[in-house]
Amino acid sequence: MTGGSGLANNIVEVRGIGKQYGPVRAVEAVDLDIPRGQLFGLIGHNGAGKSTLFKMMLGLLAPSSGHIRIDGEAVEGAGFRQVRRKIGYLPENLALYDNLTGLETLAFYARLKDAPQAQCATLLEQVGLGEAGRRRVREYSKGMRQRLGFAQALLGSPALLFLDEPTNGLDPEAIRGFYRQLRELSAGGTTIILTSHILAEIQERVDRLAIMKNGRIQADGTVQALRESVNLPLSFEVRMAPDQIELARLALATLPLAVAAGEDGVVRFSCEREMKMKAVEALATLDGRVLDLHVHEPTLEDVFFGYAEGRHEAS
Ligand SMILES: Nc1ncnc2c1ncn2[C@@H]1O[C@H](COP(=O)(O)OP(=O)(O)OP(=O)(O)O)[C@@H](O)[C@H]1O
Repeated sequence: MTGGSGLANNIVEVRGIGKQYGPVRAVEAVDLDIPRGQLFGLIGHNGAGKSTLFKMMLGLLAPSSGHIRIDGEAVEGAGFRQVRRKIGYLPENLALYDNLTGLETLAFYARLKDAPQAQCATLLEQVGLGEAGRRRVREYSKGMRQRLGFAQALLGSPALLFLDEPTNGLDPEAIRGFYRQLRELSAGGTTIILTSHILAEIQERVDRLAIMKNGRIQADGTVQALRESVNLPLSFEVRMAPDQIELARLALATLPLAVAAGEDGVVRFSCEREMKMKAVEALATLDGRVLDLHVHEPTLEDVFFGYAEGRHEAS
């Protein structure tokens, strides 16, 4: 692909994009630069605005405000037509004709996209539908439909892939295989943008994440950078004999912690990272009366909810 304005590294440039549906602000003031070859994950809960942003980047939906350039071409401009041919898209709900076989389905999309027919059988093999390609889509499971949709997105060997909830309906093994293929494509220079609300699934598998909430990008960076920027507290679970719970409270009373004790005999509190060793020392004074101790590190899920609760001031 060649950039119309000869620009550099970023294949996607989004500036101040917004979309209003009546009173609903689906997307608001989004800026995003995505370098070529990056595997980029867009995360958010239902209704966060991910699909709307996708559709605007694909030129399928006109923004209410802002500008988008893909490979240097404004999506609303005439030059985008050429660029569009090198984009693969797996929509959240791909329409499939039940009466066609998998192979016929791909052949149909290949004609629409002007992609080589010879690619169809190869792609079906690649997504694990080699045999099933001869069966009608009516007989396909949800996961098989999703694989077929992925094959459709790969027609024409696109330089840029948009995948909206691509692992929906895939089993864990299929998910592993799917990300392996994404890595290979990315290593070959394909830029991949995918959405998900399963944070645990994508956190170690993408180069970069953006977290979207209420139409805005709340955070953007590598998993490591996101964790570091939020500095979520550790959570402690201290199991005591039921009649010893007050002792634990007393031992921790000198520290500024909100301690809660459950009926299960477990004392729980969260603790800033810097205070971890002080908390451990306080518990050590209990002299063997602690039956069990767990310290939980924050996960990316916690990071996400940390943002959701406004712990982080979005830059
Ligand atoms: N055609 C439409 N008309 C009116 N409101 C819409 C339309 N499409 C989306 N919305 C609203 O815009 C907001 C963002 O929706 P969007 O589908 O982009 O979110 P999403 O992050 O993709 O969610 P999901 O994970 O559920 O797919 C929601 O409040 C939704 O109800």
